[in-house]
Amino acid sequence: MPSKPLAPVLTIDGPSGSGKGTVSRLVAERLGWHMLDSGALYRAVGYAASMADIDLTDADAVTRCALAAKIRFRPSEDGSDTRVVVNGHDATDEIRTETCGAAASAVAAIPAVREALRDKQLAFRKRPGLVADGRDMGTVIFPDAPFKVFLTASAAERAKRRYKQLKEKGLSVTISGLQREIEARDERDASRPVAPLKPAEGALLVDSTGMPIDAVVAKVIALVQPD
Ligand SMILES: Nc1ncnc2c1ncn2[C@@H]1O[C@H](COP(=O)(O)OP(=O)(O)OP(=O)(O)O)[C@@H](O)[C@H]1O
Ligand SMILES: Nc1ccn([C@H]2C[C@H](O)[C@@H](COP(=O)(O)O)O2)c(=O)n1
Repeated sequence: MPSKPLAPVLTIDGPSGSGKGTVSRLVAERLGWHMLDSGALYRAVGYAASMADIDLTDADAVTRCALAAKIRFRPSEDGSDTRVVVNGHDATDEIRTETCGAAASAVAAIPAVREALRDKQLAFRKRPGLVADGRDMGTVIFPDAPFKVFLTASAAERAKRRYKQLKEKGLSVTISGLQREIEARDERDASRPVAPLKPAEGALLVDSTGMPIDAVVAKVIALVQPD
């Protein structure tokens, strides 16, 4: 019997703060598709390893931690967002800090950690479709995806966006400090030998510098549903 065709996937890769999460969520809502925030998985491993006082350069210990970590996504009680539960603890807010972003970037450079998270990511591919956000969605995890986007913005613009986001949460940050952290993370993610941050072949390149969120969403929707 012929096997059922796999659900379609839209991959949205790009550097930190380019708007992948925001755009993926809005596009997934519009299409009625599932969503995978793959960065949250790496953040969860970085968080679990840090909680266990594991040296993030100890690849074997971090890999054991990644294999043992129980990471769960669940809707919040009022259904307005998705909670990330790591080893039974709701770590949604803790994993969003720049410190946890840097820890995620460090553990993500370990090939065995990426392997440990691979099947979890593939399991999100379900009908009617999946919007997958990350760094290697179109290059490594879903290379056969029919729709691929690489979303960027200048580092200065991304730092301003992150500044606004963190200030609204009452955190004490500076734009120049955030820009340095963003550039360091970009450099690490793009230069690692395994699954580096780069556009997938055939991806639609979208530079969102100075572009409103709605316009980015419209461009991405037009890729999936051309009229
Ligand atoms: N086109 C845009 N114009 C202005 N602000 C934007 C735009 N896109 C996203 N933002 C804002 O920038 C911030 C970062 O966006 P978001 O978290 O979606 O980025 P990201 O690429 O998923 O980042 P990360 O990879 O670090 O999780 C959010 O506050 C979001 O509202
Ligand atoms: N597919 C992915 C997703 C994320 N990472 C790493 C690299 C990022 O710096 C870090 C945090 O991701 P974010 O939440 O900012 O999207 O996780 C990766 O290597 N591959």
